Amino acid sequence: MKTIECREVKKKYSNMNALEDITFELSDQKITGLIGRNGAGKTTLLKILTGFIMPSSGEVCVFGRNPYNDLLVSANSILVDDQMTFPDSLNLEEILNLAPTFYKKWDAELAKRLLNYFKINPKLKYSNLSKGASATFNLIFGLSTHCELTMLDEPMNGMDEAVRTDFYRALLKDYIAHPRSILISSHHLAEIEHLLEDILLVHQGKVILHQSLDEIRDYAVGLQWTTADLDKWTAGEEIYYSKQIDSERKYVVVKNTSTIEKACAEGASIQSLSASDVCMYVTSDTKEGIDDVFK
Ligand SMILES: Nc1ncnc2c1ncn2[C@@H]1O[C@H](COP(=O)(O)OP(=O)(O)OP(=O)(O)O)[C@@H](O)[C@H]1O
Repeated sequence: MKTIECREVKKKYSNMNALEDITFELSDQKITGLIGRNGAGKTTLLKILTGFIMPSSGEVCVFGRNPYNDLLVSANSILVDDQMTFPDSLNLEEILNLAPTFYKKWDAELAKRLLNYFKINPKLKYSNLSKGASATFNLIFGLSTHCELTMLDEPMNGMDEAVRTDFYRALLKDYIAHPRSILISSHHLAEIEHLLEDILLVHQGKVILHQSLDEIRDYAVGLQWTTADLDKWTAGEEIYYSKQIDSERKYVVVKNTSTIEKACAEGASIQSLSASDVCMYVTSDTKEGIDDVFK
């Protein structure tokens, strides 16, 4: 059974389309990066998968079921984000003690150790935590559920760099010990690249790439050559970024095709890109980036 199946999912908020066409499947236990620019639709998609909101149209199945208000999906999936709420009548320790009544794979030992490591006082109320501490608690809670589908929406927001680094390591170690499907949205792709096996790249409400990290890295390349040669070889190719270096030479980021391989064999100098760079260029709406503004 597939963990997630989305077919032509759309979500309309009054008169704007937050999701235009989301079609993808997730079946293996992997850590997948949900990547996209601001407003691409990542949070909307995660809320639909969690069953918090309904799509306007299309088909969504999580563990083979419609996730909207579904108890089985809720018990086996979790969304960690900055909108998590916990009852203020309980302190953190009491919240953690109650968790296994709902989450059958709850790892009480992990929750206790992480709380202790990050020096969060278990007697505090959730509403009294600082921004960074509440983000840390959210992630401790999310990891400790060991839910078969664990979704993290910008989970490191508000955490300082040292805590983020620790959490990346904790996430990886816990995933290796307890493999499951983890979908993580982040603006810091370069920072999480080492954790990911696959990337789901969303742009303007559509899935534009769903590939392994290596395939994403190979998807586009940077080329530097004389302007005349580059223009000749890249005519008809998909160019994501273009910059004139001097009067004779140019740099472009272009989709990696057999023509581009031939151009390299003819003398173009090639630069491989990180997955983070590829995602940035492929989702850019301007050819020269911020330089377009200052022309
Ligand atoms: N409740 C809502 N009502 C109206 N429009 C909304 C609502 N929630 C989201 N949107 C719009 O839907 C689009 C997608 O938003 P969403 O929050 O899903 O994007 P995102 O990729 O998570 O963005 P970011 O990276 O900035 O968090 C945006 O244009 C946003 O303004």
